[in-house]
Amino acid sequence: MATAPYKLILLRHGESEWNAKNLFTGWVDVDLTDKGEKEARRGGELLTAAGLLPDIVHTSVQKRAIRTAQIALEAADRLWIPVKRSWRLNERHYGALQGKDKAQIREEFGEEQFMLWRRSYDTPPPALEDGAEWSQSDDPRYATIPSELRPRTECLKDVVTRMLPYWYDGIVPDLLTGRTVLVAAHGNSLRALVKHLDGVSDEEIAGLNIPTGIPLSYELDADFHPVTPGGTYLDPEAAKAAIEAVKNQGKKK
Ligand SMILES: O=C(O)[C@@H](CO)OP(=O)(O)O
Repeated sequence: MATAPYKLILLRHGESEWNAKNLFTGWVDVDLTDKGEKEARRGGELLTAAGLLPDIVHTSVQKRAIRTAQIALEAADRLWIPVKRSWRLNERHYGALQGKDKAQIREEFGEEQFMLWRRSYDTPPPALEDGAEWSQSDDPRYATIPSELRPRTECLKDVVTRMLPYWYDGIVPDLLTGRTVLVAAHGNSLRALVKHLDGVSDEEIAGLNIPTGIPLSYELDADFHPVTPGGTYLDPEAAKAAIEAVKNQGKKK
């Protein structure tokens, strides 16, 4: 068997309306900005240029990831491939921070608490009550998830726990058939997946950020271990700059 039989591509959605406004987003279903649409198109062009054409796509159930996949696949002339979606690929539920301004929260609670909520592995923000303004408790797309499984807030550790069943039961079976799999999802659900794939420690994952719209390609060996740790961004220079921008969100401009 080849040493790297499996091809996986991770794609964070393009800039969203709330990325642009610097608001904590989580499960709030905001759309892409024009810039986000452009990033998604460029993502598809990068896939084409690299000859990395997905055979199947998995997305979250949030429109910024769904539309990013659609636009990227259109640019790569792959709109026809099968699509699977799962809430388990959703962005981290940001609890009571959803809808709040990142710079304001940083100012009000201080850098340490802000970063603890934003990037620590196991400290979730306060829970968001069902029925509150930015809650998804009445959203029909989650009606089939039992109440006790439905997040009201999540730390990254919680995202790893709810994402992994989908990795093993939804994505790995498609990789096993030899198909090139595209996963279009979110900053924190992809951090959870990268943590798992690369075996990143709980401490180190705090410093790992995923840029919007730039495909991250992984070749995986027979045990689903990355051949190149950290994978390969299809536009490494752009990725570097965009990673810095994500890191600095919440800082005053
Ligand atoms: O607000 C969010 O849902 C996420 C992603 O945009 O933000 P952060 O990078 O601060 O975790």
